[in-house]
Amino acid sequence: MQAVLSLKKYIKPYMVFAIIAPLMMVLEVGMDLVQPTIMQHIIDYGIAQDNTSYIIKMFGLTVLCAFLGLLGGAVCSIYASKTAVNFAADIRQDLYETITYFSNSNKDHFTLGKLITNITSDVEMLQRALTMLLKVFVRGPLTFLGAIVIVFLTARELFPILLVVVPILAFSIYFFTKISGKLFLKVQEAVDAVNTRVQENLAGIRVIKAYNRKDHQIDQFRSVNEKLMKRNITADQIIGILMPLTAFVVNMGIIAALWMGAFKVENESIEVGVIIAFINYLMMIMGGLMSSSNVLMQIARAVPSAKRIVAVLEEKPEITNSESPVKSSIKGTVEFENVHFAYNKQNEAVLKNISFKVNSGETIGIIGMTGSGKSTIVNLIPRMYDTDQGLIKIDGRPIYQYDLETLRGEIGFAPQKATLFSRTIEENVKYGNDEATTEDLIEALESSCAYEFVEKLDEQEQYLITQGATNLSGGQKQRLAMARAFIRKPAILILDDTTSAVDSISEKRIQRAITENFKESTKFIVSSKISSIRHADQILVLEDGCIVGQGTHEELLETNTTYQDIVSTQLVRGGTLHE
Ligand SMILES: Nc1ncnc2c1ncn2[C@@H]1O[C@H](COP(=O)(O)OP(=O)(O)OP(=O)(O)O)[C@@H](O)[C@H]1O
Repeated sequence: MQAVLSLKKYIKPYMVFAIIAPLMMVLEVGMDLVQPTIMQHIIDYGIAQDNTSYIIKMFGLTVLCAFLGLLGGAVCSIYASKTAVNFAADIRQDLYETITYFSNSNKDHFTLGKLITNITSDVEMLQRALTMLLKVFVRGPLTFLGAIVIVFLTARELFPILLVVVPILAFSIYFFTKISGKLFLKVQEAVDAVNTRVQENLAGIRVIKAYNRKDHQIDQFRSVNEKLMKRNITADQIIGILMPLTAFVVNMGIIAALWMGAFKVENESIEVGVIIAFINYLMMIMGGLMSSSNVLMQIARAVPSAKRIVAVLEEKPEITNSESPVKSSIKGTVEFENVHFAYNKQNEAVLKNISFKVNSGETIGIIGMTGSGKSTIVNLIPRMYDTDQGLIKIDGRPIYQYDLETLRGEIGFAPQKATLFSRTIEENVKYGNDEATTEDLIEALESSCAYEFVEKLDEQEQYLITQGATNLSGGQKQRLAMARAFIRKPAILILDDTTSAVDSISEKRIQRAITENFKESTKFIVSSKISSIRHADQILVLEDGCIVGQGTHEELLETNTTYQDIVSTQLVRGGTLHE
C-alpha cells in the first residue's frame, strides 16, 4: 500500500478532475436513490388515489432526476478518465526517463522483460484501478449506505429483512473477493510466464529453427498456456458462483419482503409502493456491495504493479555528475592509474591494477583472450560504470569531475554489439551528431566502408532498418555503428571489436580512413585480431583482467610470450599475419 501511496504525487496536477469526478458520482447516486421513493409516491398517492396531476408531476420529477443522474455519470466518467489517463501517461514518461538515465549497473538490476512489462501492462493496470476508484469507489459505498438509510427512514417495517440479508451478502462478497484476489495473482503469474516464453521464442526464432527445436518450443508454450487457461477457468468459476449466490440471497429477501408486506398491507400498516421501493433498494444494496468489491479487487491487483513501478522509479542512478561539473572541452589524453573494477562487488575483480597512458591523437590497441576485460576497460571511459579503486584521468583531470554530457559528447563509441534503431540509415548514423550535414554523413559512411553497400540500395541513406536490424548483415551493422561514431568527429574514438564481421580488405581501408581522418582523436581499438591493432602506437595485452604486456607490435613480438602466442595462432602459412 505504501507503494500505491507514493504514486499519489502523479494525481496532484489533476486534483481538480479527481475531485470533480467523485462529486459528480455523488449527484448520479443521489438521483438513483430518490427514484424508487418517487415511484413509491406515484403508486401510493398517485395511482392509489387516482390523482393524475400528481402522477404527471412526479413523472416529470423522475425524468429530471434521470437526466441529472445521466449528466452526473457522464461528467464523472469524463473526468475520471482524464485523471487516470494523464496520471498513467506521466508515470510512463517518468519510467522511460528514469530508465534512460540508468547507468549500466542500474540496468543490471532489472531484466529487459520486466522493464517493458513495467512501462506497458503495469501502468495500464494502475490506470484501470484509478478509473475504477474515481468512478465506482464513491458509487458502491454511497449506494449501499444511502439505500440502507432510506429503507430505515421510509420502510422501517421491512428493515429487519436487511439485518439478515446484508450480513449474508457482505460475508459472501468478502469471502469470494478474498479467494479471487489470490486466484488473480496466480493468473497474473501465469500471464508473466506466457509473456516471457513468447518474448524468448520470438527473439530466438533463428536458433530455434537452426536447431530444429520448434516442436520442443511449442510443447513448452503449450504447458505455460494450459497453466494460464486452468488458472483463468478456476478464477472465472469462483467469480461465476458469486453472482447467482448473491442473486439467490436477494431473491430470498424479496420473497420475505412480499410475504411480510402482504400481511402488513392487509392490516394497512404499510402501502404497496413501500414494498416495491424496498425491493428496488435491496437490488441497489447488492449492486453497491458488488461494485465496492470490484474496486477493491482491482486495487488489490494493481498493488503488485505499483510496487514494480516504484522499484524502478526509486532506483537511484549510480553514475551522476559531481557537485560542480567541469564543462570544458576535451583534447583526449587518457590515463588509467591503478584501476580496479568488479561488476559484482562480492566477486573477484574483472580489472586489476590497470595503469597506462595514451596521449591525445595516439592509437591504443587492446588485445587479449575472450573475457579478459577488454570491453570493460573501454566502458569505464564514458563512465558506463565507475571504477572501484584507482583513477581514470582525461587531460590530467579525473573523469568524474567532468560534466557527464560533456564527457560523453566528446566520445565516439561503437560498442561490441552494433545497436541500430528501426529508422532510416541516415537517422541511425546522424544519431551520433544531430547537426551533421549530408557531406558529413557520406564521409562517415565512406570511412566505415558502409557507403559501398548503402549506395547500392534503392533507397540509399533512406533505407529503413527493421527492428533488430534483421535486414542487414552482421558486417553491415558493424559498419553503420562505426559510421555513427565517426560522424561525431570525437576527441576520443572507441571501437570495441567493431570489425569482427568485416572482411580483411575493408578492414584495411577502414584503418587507413581512421588514420587519415582522425589524426587529432585518441583512438581505442579493441580486438582479438592482431591485424586490427598491430599498427597502434601502443598495445595492451590483457589476461584475466591484468595487463601482461604493453608496447608496440614489434616490442611485444620480442618480449611478450602471451602476445607471441596470439600472433602464432593467427599466422597463415608462410609465417605472415593474416590481414
Ligand atoms: N554486465 C556484466 N555483469 C557481470 N559480469 C560481466 C558483465 N559484463 C562482462 N562481465 C564479465 O567480465 C569479464 C570481462 O568481460 P569483458 O566483456 O570485458 O571481456 P572481453 O575481453 O571484452 O571479452 P570478449 O573478447 O569476449 O568481448 C567476463 O568474465 C564477463 O563475464
